Amino acid sequence: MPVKLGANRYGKAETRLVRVVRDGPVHHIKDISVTTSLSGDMEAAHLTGDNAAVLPTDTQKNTAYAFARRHGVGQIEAFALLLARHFVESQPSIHHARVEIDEYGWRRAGPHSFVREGGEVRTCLVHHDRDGRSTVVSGLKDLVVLNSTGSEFHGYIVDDYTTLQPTTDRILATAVSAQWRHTGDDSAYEPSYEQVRNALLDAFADTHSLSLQQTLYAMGERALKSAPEICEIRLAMPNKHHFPVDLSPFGLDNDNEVFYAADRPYGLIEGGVLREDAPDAGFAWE
Ligand SMILES: O=c1[nH]c(=O)c2[nH]c(=O)[nH]c2[nH]1
Repeated sequence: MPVKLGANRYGKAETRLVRVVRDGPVHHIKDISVTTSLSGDMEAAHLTGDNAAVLPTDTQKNTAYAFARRHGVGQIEAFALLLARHFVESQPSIHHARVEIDEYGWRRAGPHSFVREGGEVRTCLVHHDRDGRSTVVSGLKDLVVLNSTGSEFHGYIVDDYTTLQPTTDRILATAVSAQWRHTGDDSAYEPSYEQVRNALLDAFADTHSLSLQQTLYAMGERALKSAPEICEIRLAMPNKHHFPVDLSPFGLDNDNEVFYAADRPYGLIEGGVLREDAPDAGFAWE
């Protein structure tokens, strides 16, 4: 039975890198995790073990460290583009580079002291190919938010297995994962990130929710309206259920004041919002 090599890529996952910038006694830090994936002329490597076309994953890791020293680490999207273009443009056997970076935030606590931000992780996903095409997706994950009212859920299908009671006042809580696609590859990524993050939070806070699906769409729509440089956003939001505890055995009422914060299972609501005229995404999300 004849077989052939299918889609493949290889690289170094989660290279942890901290870059310190020394501005006299005042230091600045950038804390990132870099994942590189390369693809190209890899038939021989898989079929015969000939590694002539393989840029080792160890070298990919070293390049991230060397580039951090040589170029600094500014906006993660720009650093990812720098790496992706380097791999494709310096190695004829590499036709495509995918670079993913997560950035962990630190808050200043002194000239050279920092406290790790407990909040969200900033992310990016960049592709570059040998035809010179680049795509940039920015994002965030683990942005945990909660509305203690302003959320209803009713009017859903009721079948033989439905036990859920309709509610006109519940807690709505989620950990937002969002990724948004830039139309071009030269956005002002830092202000763009702030703009989109604020839009997501504002829409979460001021949308009177009839479902997490409706809130998701409102957040995506607000993000697109706030940031003209992006054309598509994808959101994944777990419904972190909060169930009112039955306190009647103790002779107590519970008017939406005491909740059991369930861990799992959780609803998982996922969806995208895009401009009607968004250009084709190509390999941007791969
Ligand atoms: O906002 C919600 N959407 C659902 O689809 C759903 N399903 C469910 O049980 N609770 C909820 N809440």
